[in-house]
Amino acid sequence: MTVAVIIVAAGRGTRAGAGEPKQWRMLAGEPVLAHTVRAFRGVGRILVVLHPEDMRLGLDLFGGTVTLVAGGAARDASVRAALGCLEGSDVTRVLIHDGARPLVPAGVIREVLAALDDAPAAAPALAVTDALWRGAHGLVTGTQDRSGLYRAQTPQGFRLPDILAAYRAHPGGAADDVEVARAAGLPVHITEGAEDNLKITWPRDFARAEAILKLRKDHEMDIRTGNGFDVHAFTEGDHVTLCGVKVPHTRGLLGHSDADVGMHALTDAIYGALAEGDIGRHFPPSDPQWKGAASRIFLEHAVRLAAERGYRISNCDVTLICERPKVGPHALDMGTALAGIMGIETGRVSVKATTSERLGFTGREEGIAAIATVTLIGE
Ligand SMILES: Nc1ccn([C@@H]2O[C@H](COP(=O)(O)OP(=O)(O)OP(=O)(O)O)[C@@H](O)[C@H]2O)c(=O)n1
Ligand SMILES: C[C@](O)(CO)[C@H](O)COP(=O)(O)O
Repeated sequence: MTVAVIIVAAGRGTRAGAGEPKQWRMLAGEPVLAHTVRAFRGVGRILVVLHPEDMRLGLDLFGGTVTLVAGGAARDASVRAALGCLEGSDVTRVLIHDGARPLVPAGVIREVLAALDDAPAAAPALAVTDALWRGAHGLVTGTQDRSGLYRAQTPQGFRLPDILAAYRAHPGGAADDVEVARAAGLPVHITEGAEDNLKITWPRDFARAEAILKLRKDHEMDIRTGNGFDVHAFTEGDHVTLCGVKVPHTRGLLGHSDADVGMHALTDAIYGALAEGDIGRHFPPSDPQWKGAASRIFLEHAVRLAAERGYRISNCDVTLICERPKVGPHALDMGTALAGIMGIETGRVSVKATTSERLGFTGREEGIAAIATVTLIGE
């Protein structure tokens, strides 16, 4: 299946107000048409139909990434010009879309294409939900049954030979491609349209489109994951500090700071998610000022760095690996301590432990290892 996308943008946008035609006006920092074309990248070969006077603008904006076609005096003439370029090609399906509908959601495009597996023509639409009136001179003159009425959208999709034949047989003057297809007797399947898929027609539509784009940006999630791993050897002592909690033990942990292996793994996980190296990069062991330091200083720094970059910690999971001391009885206190330092709810912090079945250095009780995973969310 080879798909072609025809984007018609040769109109003058007279209803959208004075100034340059609407498809060249800026929307969230880019011409309207740039948004429209982007929505179809990866769908198929793209043909953009432009007013003959706008060909230079098209070349500057798209270079050779799309085929530019000179349009006609009405929408249907512009579509005809592009269809003419596809005659004899290997294209099997064609989507015809208004350049003035820059916010078409991917799902709308997908549904139209999928419907063409079983139908010769398909197009998105929204059922009319408001009551309909007839009116004149500011007065309601009658009502109109809304049942079975739809608001037509684009892209309108067809099998290429069918729509070529339909346009050849049509006298001209159709409002859209569905009208041409129906005149040729093609059944047109209705797919679900979207309110976001508005056609910029009037000056107020720019503000609507900007608001939709802003909402989409607000909902874009930047999610980052990081992991950390640390090991500290046992030494002489009567306690270990794990995830901020002092746990009595027959040995201590050897380290430049307080050797809180769990908190170090967690701190490294945060640095990792930020692509900011590890604790050693921010607190070099060669620097005497960190000798015996409480590891919360490191964790606080990593959390602050995340906040400065616009991230909050969604959750973290720390696993301590040792035979002894037994972590279970302290795990809740450890979670509470970490949550307090990070300023998040305890339900977002997990601390658990495992043995290594007496295997390896942790099994021989030479030291404690810890791994941690963290998820950061951009705000
Ligand atoms: N001769 C034309 C007329 C329209 N179109 C395109 O068809 C789409 C839908 O048309 P419409 O919204 O009516 O655009 P305009 O004709 O530009 O607007 P107006 O009627 O307000 O002048 C637009 O992307 C428009 O650029 C086209 O390619 N060639
Ligand atoms: C094709 C179309 O977008 C379907 O809604 C519409 O018919 C073209 O725009 P116009 O405002 O009717 O000129």
